[in-house]
Amino acid sequence: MRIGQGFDVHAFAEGRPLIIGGVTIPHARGLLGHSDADVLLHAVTDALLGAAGLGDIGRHFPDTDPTYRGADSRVLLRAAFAKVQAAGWRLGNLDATVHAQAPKIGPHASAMVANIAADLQVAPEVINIKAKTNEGLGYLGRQEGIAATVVALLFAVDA
Ligand SMILES: Nc1ccn([C@@H]2O[C@H](COP(=O)(O)O)[C@@H](O)[C@H]2O)c(=O)n1
Ligand SMILES: C[C@@]1(CO)OP(=O)(O)OP(=O)(O)OC[C@H]1O
Repeated sequence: MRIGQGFDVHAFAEGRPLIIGGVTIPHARGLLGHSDADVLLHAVTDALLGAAGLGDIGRHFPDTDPTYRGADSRVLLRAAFAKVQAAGWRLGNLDATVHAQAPKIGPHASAMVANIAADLQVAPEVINIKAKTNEGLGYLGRQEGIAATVVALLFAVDA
């Protein structure tokens, strides 16, 4: 059994869609990134890679590689999880927090869970998504960006 943690943050930018957990959320601004900037899926990917001892998202999908410009982070998540599975691991559970002063994440959480569960080939009950404002404090509170933190537990397939 191994645990992994993931963290990511992306800055808000004008003229970008806001995509979190594979869900496009109506909002005045989106997140800036080389890919679609799905902050939650990037943290999920890092938690899984970390638990498996496979490094991080930037090692597998460098932001200097034009291949990943505008990439769908669900595609990256599935590719990363395939490597985790190939290394002999299966997902026990995954728990995430989206740190966003705005917008509200709660109304979209079940759709995010469904996307992540589908990509990781698990039941929705295996995935939990929470959200917190930053109580107006700091760069998150000033709505300069959105962050996500994730923990994931993996079990060896042959254990
Ligand atoms: N972006 C967010 C932030 C929070 N929520 C929900 O509101 C609850 C209270 O959040 P506080 O930061 O004020 O403690 C939180 O537990 C979430 O259910 C949300 O949906 N979206
Ligand atoms: C996903 C990648 C690759 O397109 O780019 P970004 O969208 O900038 O995301 P980040 O979380 O900074 O790091 C991983 C990158 O390699």
